[in-house]
Amino acid sequence: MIEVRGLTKRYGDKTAVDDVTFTVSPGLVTGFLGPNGAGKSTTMRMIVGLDRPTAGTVTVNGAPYARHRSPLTEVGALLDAKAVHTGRSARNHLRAMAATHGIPRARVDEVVDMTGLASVARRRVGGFSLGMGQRLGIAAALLGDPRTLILDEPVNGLDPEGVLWVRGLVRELADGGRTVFLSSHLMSEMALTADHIVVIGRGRILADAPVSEIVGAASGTAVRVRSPGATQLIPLLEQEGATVTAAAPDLLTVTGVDSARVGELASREGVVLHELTPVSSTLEQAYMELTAGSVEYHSTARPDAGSPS
Ligand SMILES: Nc1ncnc2c1ncn2[C@@H]1O[C@H](COP(=O)(O)OP(=O)(O)OP(=O)(O)O)[C@@H](O)[C@H]1O
Repeated sequence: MIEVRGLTKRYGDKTAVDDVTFTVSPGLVTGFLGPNGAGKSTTMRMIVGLDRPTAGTVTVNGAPYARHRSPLTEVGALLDAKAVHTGRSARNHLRAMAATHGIPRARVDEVVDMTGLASVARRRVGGFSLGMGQRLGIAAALLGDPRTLILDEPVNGLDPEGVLWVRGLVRELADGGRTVFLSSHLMSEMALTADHIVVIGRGRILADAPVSEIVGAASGTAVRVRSPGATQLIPLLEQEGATVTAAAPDLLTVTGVDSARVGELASREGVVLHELTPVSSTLEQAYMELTAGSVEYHSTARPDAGSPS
């Protein structure tokens, strides 16, 4: 279990993490989702004591990370897959870690097998691809057979088979009662992997809910209404509690009431409808909406992009 309470991190006048509170529970895969620069890595680094909070507290399995006598058996973390002595072989890297933490050598072979590294375990880590480096980082995180796992962007650089493997691995670990906390900037990936999602944007928590709830909210439908009497419809719909946006004088997007109700209201008032279409929003759209305004690095469109031809 990870308990984050009022956690804040400032770098000079930059607030990277802003009064964040959430709990990561055992037996679940919890996804930590947010755009680049949202504060995911900083939060994860504070959880494992690599960064000191400006304010707030965080405990892992009931105690601050640094207080654990044998931290590798409590918490396994993949934070920076490149932070490895590149001259060593993968197996020797893991053996050195095991030796300094009182972990039996046999466990090294187990995690090498679990992570699919057996055929490359004798190779120097310096020559590893990004995906192999990720697998090695995950092997290191698993070494102490910890109750809690923290993985920062674990699927980064993995091929589709590797992505599936991570998905299966974290599911198995959570089903075995472990606490699994993994970050990503991809909602689509998290929707398939996580049970619970915490969304962060510009250092603040934007959502903290079961995936089913987030998916349910995202697949809530809007209704597209095209009508020459659109302006007449707007106040009626708003009286019903709907939210209405007008993309054009005759085109409305309505949320909060279903298409049947829109049709009934239009009929009652004698307003002609040219179109009445339920439109479902995708999960990715919901995420974009949730994090809109908290994206730090916007891509700039080319001046000619999107101009009418
Ligand atoms: N050591 C540091 N000094 C100054 N600013 C920092 C430092 N570390 C992080 N930041 C800033 O804090 C904010 C949060 O960064 P962080 O790396 O935690 O985000 P992230 O969500 O992990 O992003 P990404 O997906 O890009 O890794 C960013 O604006 C970043 O520039």
